[in-house]
Amino acid sequence: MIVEILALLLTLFGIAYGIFKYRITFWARRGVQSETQATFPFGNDPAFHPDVILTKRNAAYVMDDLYQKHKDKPFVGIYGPLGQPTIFINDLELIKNILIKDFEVFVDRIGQFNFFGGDSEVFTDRLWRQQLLTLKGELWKDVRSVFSPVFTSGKMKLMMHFMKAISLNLQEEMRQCAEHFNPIDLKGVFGKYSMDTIATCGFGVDAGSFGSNKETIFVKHARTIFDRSHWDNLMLVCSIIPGLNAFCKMLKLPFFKPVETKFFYDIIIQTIQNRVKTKERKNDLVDLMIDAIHFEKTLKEIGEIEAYDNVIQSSSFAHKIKKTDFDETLVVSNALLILVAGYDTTAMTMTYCAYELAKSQVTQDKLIQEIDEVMSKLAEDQDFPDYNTIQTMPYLDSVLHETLRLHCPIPLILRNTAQDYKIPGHYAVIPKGTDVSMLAYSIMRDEKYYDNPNVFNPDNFSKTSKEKRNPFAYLPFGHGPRACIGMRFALLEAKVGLVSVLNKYRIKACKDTPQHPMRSNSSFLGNPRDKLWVAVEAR
Ligand code: HEM
Repeated sequence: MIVEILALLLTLFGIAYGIFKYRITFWARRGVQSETQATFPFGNDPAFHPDVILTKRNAAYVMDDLYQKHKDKPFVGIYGPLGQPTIFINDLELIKNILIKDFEVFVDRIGQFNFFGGDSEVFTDRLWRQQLLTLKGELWKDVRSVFSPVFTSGKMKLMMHFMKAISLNLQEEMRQCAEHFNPIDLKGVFGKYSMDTIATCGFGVDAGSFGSNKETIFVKHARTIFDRSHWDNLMLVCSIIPGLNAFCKMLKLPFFKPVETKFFYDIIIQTIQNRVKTKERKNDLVDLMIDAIHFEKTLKEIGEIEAYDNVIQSSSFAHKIKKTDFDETLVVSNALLILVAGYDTTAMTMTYCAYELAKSQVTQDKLIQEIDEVMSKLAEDQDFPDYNTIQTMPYLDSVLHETLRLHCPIPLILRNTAQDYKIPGHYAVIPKGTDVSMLAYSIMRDEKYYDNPNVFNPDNFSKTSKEKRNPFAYLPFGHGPRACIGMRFALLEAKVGLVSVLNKYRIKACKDTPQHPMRSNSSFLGNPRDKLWVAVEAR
């Protein structure tokens, strides 16, 4: 019997291996140059490289190895787990076509494989499937057009007074460090600022990050939602391997961060309930999103929302929500996304920006000079530049964009083909349903587009430099109709925070400031691996 089982297993393995070997000829059969070294069953997609799965290296570095090998080709075929074909696009004109000109073919960001919880029916996974990052086709278009007005510059003006108020806490933290000659951990302090800003602007919630040395539970959950533990990686692999996927679904195992998701779900739903009950209006993102979808119609079912909450993990819930109008789920899911998408990305941008300023006093002097000029021209009743003034500080803008170029939080831009796509000027066709990746991290460090690409140089974003360069060589927020919806919010938040700090303090390198910060091994994003310590001095 054992011999028969072994023979069966060996035969199955042989068949799977044979299919894999055949699948990884997919691109060659279509006349597309490809990366041929592929490990069974993982393929050669850097996102599934053993070093990434085992959290030994940040995904951006593994992707960059592949980019360096193939950067002279306009595009290169690669293979995901089980030989799933994917294509990397290096040519900037082709990137422009994909993100803008031929957008209708590339509306979707992901195909079958959903890195937020796969196709599990567990409530927290279902919640993640309703948000902009992973929504598809017409539903994505509807949701995006409903929520876009929430992020116009007019609405951002409304947000600025929240940001200013929170930046006073940031200043206070800097003051204490300066007074006691304590070095400061940049991600720690800007993480607090970013968390309180997004929690207040987003949901009128005080995350309480400042004023305590202990991390609040709110901050802890927001921080860990994008950290990938070995367990998370195991679940990621399970979500895409058919047999394992079915087994996990049978056990109702959640695929993506159930504890954190439930925590934020509770907060958001309570905020909404509270707004309805008290009729309070704060003009924050929740109010604007509620306005956007005319939420009133589902609010009368608020009693039902409370009931959902109590049965959140039970199977009856999954059945119940199907019968319900999806409106409130859309708001909660997207509010949840805004909270997590807005927190870490902006915090790490400010962190790296302050780090680079600490290392380059010349750059900091120039920025301080611009800030001083603006402050000296304020009207008598003003203590801070207004929205329009902040938007017209060219050097501040360049410093931030250079930070995003060198330390881009999200290393790649993803799309998936809705139909076969013939590559313009080439006979190759990218078949329907193929993942298409653009390696933002590597493109923005390519010497073809930036001189001395590994050196921090805000002049890369002077008017003349920008005019000379192809705009698609700059991709921290993506481009086109599916680019980052929160870009204006993130840039404004970072500008307000930096002006507030540098108006009073100077940041300097200290003995613990690392020379070459590395991206974290356990995050898919660009979080620094080690703490970035700097010294703070009153000006
Ligand atoms: C420095 C900070 C940030 C960076 C670098 C960043 C970067 C990105 C990138 C690269 C994308 C994918 C774009 C594409 O596929 O073309 C994206 C999408 C998105 N971002 Fe951001 N982001 C930041 C801050 C924010 C903030 C503050 C919010 C919300 C307030 C936000 C909300 C979103 C949403 C909802 C999407 C999905 C858009 C869609 O698919 O329609 N992001 N972001």
